[in-house]
Amino acid sequence: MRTFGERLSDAVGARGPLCVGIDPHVPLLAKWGLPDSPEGLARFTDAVVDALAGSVAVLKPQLAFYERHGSRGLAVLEDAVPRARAAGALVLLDAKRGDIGSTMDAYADYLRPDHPLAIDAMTVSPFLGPDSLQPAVDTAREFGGGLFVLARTSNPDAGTLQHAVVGERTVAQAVVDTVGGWNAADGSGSFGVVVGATLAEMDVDLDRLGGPVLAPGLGAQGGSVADVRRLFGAGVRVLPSVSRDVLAAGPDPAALRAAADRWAAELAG
Ligand SMILES: O=C(O)c1cc(=O)[nH]c(=O)n1[C@@H]1O[C@H](COP(=O)(O)O)[C@@H](O)[C@H]1O
Repeated sequence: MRTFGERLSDAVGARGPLCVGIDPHVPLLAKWGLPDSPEGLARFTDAVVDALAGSVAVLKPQLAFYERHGSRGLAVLEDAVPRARAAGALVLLDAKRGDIGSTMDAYADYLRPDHPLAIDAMTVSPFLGPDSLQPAVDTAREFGGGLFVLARTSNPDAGTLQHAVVGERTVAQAVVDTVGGWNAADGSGSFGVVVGATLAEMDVDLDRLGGPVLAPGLGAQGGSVADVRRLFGAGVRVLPSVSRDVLAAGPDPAALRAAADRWAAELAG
């Protein structure tokens, strides 16, 4: 079995590091001429998958926009995720789950191949304590999945909690160090952190992470490729992530591809 870290390396090597988020906001549905309904959601999602799953390394559906349509919204994802993976994209479910360990074990089932969604990796929240995430780490190891743990997020007031000092480290650094420990233990590089591309300055040390960094915030939140370069050193595997800025180019598939290609080309340049 190949680990998520290995599969991510291959995907980034072949396709570049760009991650495109699938965030079907109501204003975007309207801009695309689609209704705010499960049908509209399906047409939006299918269009993004058809346009981009054959070319970008990672697609990141935002679960919130599917859950708001209940079971019919989840059915849209259950249909789209296998097609995205079959076209060669890794699917990172943006779920931001976190709970006591015994419940976390159930959330981690998203990573099992027999789950109706069966994704490659998911975002998780560490704020119940590092040990609470251990069941998800175990499931990821068992099935070759990946986790991205919120460490230093892109929202403006993220530092309010993430800069709090515990012992001699910030909370954000404690998260990064915990995830680095998981990677050091198995060498898989399957465990990543989330660090926004919007930070004024890099205030966590990623040197011993040993895994990928998801860097959301490009475009709509003001982050740029220059910010990605400024914040992250060459030794870090960064997945710059953009949602609305690419999605706003739809529904024309060629325009969606062109928007993603522009970011990919700028990142490669
Ligand atoms: O985990 C995430 O992906 C995430 C973490 C973070 O710190 N900031 C952040 O914006 N995100 C997600 O990334 C996406 C950003 O969307 P855009 O601002 O439209 O590019 C949303 O789905 C957010 O929930």
